[in-house]
Order: sequence, then structure tokens, then C-alpha cells
Amino acid sequence: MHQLTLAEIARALAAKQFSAEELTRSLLTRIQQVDPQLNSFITVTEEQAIAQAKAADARRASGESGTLLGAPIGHKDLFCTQGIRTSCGSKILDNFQAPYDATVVERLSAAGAVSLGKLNMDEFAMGSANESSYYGAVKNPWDMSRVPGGSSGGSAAAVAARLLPAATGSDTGGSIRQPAALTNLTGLKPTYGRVSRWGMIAYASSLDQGGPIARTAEDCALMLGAMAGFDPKDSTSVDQPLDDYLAALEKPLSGLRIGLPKEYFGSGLDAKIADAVMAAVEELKKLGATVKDISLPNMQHAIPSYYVIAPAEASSNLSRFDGVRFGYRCENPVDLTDLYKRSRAEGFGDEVRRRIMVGTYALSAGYYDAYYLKAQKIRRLIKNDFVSAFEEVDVILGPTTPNLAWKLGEKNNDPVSAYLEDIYTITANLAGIPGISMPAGFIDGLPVGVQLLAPYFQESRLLNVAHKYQQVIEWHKQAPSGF
Ligand SMILES: NC(=O)C[C@H](N)C(=O)O
Repeated sequence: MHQLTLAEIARALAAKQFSAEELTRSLLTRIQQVDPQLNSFITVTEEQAIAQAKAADARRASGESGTLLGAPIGHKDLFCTQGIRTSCGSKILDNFQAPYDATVVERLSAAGAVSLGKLNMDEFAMGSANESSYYGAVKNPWDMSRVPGGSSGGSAAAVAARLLPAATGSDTGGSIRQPAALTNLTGLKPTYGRVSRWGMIAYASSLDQGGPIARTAEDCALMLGAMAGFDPKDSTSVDQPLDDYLAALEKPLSGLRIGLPKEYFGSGLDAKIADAVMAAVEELKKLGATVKDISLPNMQHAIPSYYVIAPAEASSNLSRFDGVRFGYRCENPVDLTDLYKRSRAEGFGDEVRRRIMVGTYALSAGYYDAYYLKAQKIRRLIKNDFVSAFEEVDVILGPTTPNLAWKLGEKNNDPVSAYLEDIYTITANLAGIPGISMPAGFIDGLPVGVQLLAPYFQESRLLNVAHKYQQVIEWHKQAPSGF
């Protein structure tokens, strides 16, 4: 059962090959057996999952038939879940139980999805390796001595290891696409504003966006259909009609114009990854696509501007964790200042503290214009690059990451080298456009991802291209050995 995709599960449940309860119980047993080595879950919600599965079976018995009815999923542990710990991978929220469900959680459960638990992540989504979690590093099922990517590393590892067919993630600078690439999965970052951020703990509010991680584009379409849509509770949510993501999957690719930005193939890219990416381009050409060389001239400024904007927004967002209102409080504070200082110093990990300090500095009087404002101006230039590129092409294609999954601990003493791993993904967040990563082969047994970017609100186009590609290649069907 654990090898089935969401779409296959939907068919099997409809054909009564097994019940949602049977499926849920079998996956819960598998999680119990397999996850201790991987560490992909922070909290397994066994009782709630069985109750939800029983409810899904009852709904089906009374005539309902939604595609996600009874489908097992997991949530990145930054989506608030009522009465269940939502830790954000941090000690400071280790004791936090949200009083409400995030809109994404609510929508998926209304569709009948069964949540098996909360998935590990980099602390406050800050990281590309899932090593900054208070709950320990997550392992990559393709090589247990390597990282699964981050910050949605628990979501990626759990889906790659067939503990779950799909999971939610969030992407501020690549956190859905990069772990998907490093674990042979398909991960979609929707347009900024497409998926509600209500109840998704904020890291960098002008960049954060929730989205799905699954094995196939078809499954991402199923998930997105339930997750996306206008939410009056999120002021950045966009009131625009949803596409029929499933119907769009089958559109032929003849005439599709693909842009290959020269900046995505420059120095810093592993040559073998470049070859795998070009092999994917050849497959897409066979399906009728045409290819054009393009340029995104301001891409070189993306990392520096992101690493000003994201920490600046984080320093503001994370000021609410003060030891007073909720979360961790230090023992025996001598006065209020001591309470703030020690609760935050003891509650946050190194990477989060580093970013709060960088962000606070960037926003401080006298430096705002020099850093934050300048970074915002660069951001506009990056956006304009995409707008002009999309006048000539329908999608932009390149590698998702410059390197393969690295060894656990390898970049711990060099945060900048980890920041550089986001080079190809960050621009989509700065511009707000959607992006997808899809499996495109292996190098020395490690997965390679190809990234596709599209104009605003064209998630259906991305899912369509990835789906058509997945019908002619087999990469996404490969499972890590032993799983
Ligand atoms: N959250 C993300 O999208 C990951 C990115 N590597 C960051 O640390 O900001």
C-alpha cells in the first residue's frame, strides 16, 4: 500500500480495495518501524489520524467521493494544528499547541485528507539541510549519511521513504523545491498569495508560500486543488479563480516555448547536473517544446538581497516570541529584560539567532536605506527580468540546485556555502512567481532536480509540463533502496 501515489490511492479507495482506516493503520505501523532512522516526523498523531480515517470511510459509505477523501498526508510543523504541538522545529515552541487550524490544514481536512502527523523542518524554516531543527537532523533516504535538503526536509524525507504519499511544505527561498530535488520528488511553490498563509507561522512574510511535495505532478495537482484559493483571513491572499489543475495536466506541449537562462548554467553548477538538465530539455523537445536562450541579468544579486530581506522580516516576525505570550520561558528571571533576553537566547538555535541579528542590524536606524531599501530595489529588478523573459517564453527551465545532497554536517561551519545552494530557487520568491522541481535523473545514486518557472498564477502550466514529462520518463518512479 505504501508504494501507491495519491492518485492511485484515490482509485483504490473508490474501488474499495482497502479502507482509509486500513491504509492509515498500515502507514502508522510503517512510520513506527522506519522513522526512527530518518527522523522525518516531530509528532505522529496516531489517534487523530485513525479518527479522521474512520470519518472518511463513513463519508464514503454515505456516498461522498472526493479524490482526497481518506488520503494520508502530513504537515510541515509550521502549519498550526488545533490541540496538537506546532513547534516550527524550535525549542521556543516545543510546548506550543495552536488554538486553531491553519487554513491549509482546515481545507485539506475538509477534503477528507487524513493527517498522520507533523513533519520535521529547519528551525523557523531557516536552512537548506534540515539540520537546524531542535528535534535533530533529518536523513536523506537516498543516502542516510546525507541531508534531505530544507527547510521542508521532514516532508521530503517522509514522502521519499514512502511513509506518506504527499505532504505540505513551505517555500521562502526554495524550501519546497530544493528538498524535492534532493530526494527525487516533485515540489511546487505556488504564486505568492495563491495559498493562504493564515496559521502558517511566519518567517519572511513577503516571501513565504505554502505548497505540496509529492512523488508526481499529478499528486501535486490534487494537493494544490485543495490547498489553494482565496482566504479573507490572509491579507496577502489573492482573490482570483482557481484553475482546474487536474484537467490542465494533459494539455499537449507542442509549441511550448522554454527559456534557458544563461545565468542558470554558469560556474558553480555541477557539470553532471547540467547534463541531466539538458537531457530533460531533450525529452521536452521530443514532446513538441522549443528552446530559447535567455538572460536574467540581475540573478547574481539575488542571494545578497534575499539574505537582507528574509532576515529583516524574520527579525520582526520573531519578536513575538518573547517568553511572555507563548512558548518557552527561561527559569527564574530576575526582571523583565532578563526574561526576554534569556527566553530568546535559550529558546532559539544558532541559525535563527544569526538571522535575527543580521535582520535587526539591516533594519536599524541609519542602515535601513543602505540595506533593506536597496535590497527591495534589487528585488524589483529581478522581478522585471522575469516579466521581460516571459514576453518571449512560456516557462523558464534550469537546475533546481547547483549541487547534489551533501553530507550531514558538511556545511555546518560555513553558513554562506549553504545559502549559496539557494541560488536558483530564491529568485522565484523575490519575484513572487510559481516554480516546480521535478526529478530528472541520478548522479552516483543521488537525485537531480529540474526547476521550471512560470508567470504569475500559471501553476497549471508547471504541473502540465512536469506531468507530460513524467509520462515519458521513469525517474520519479524510482524509490530509494530499502524503502
Ligand atoms: N525557507 C527557505 O525557503 C529556505 C532558505 N534556504 C532559507 O533558509 O531561507
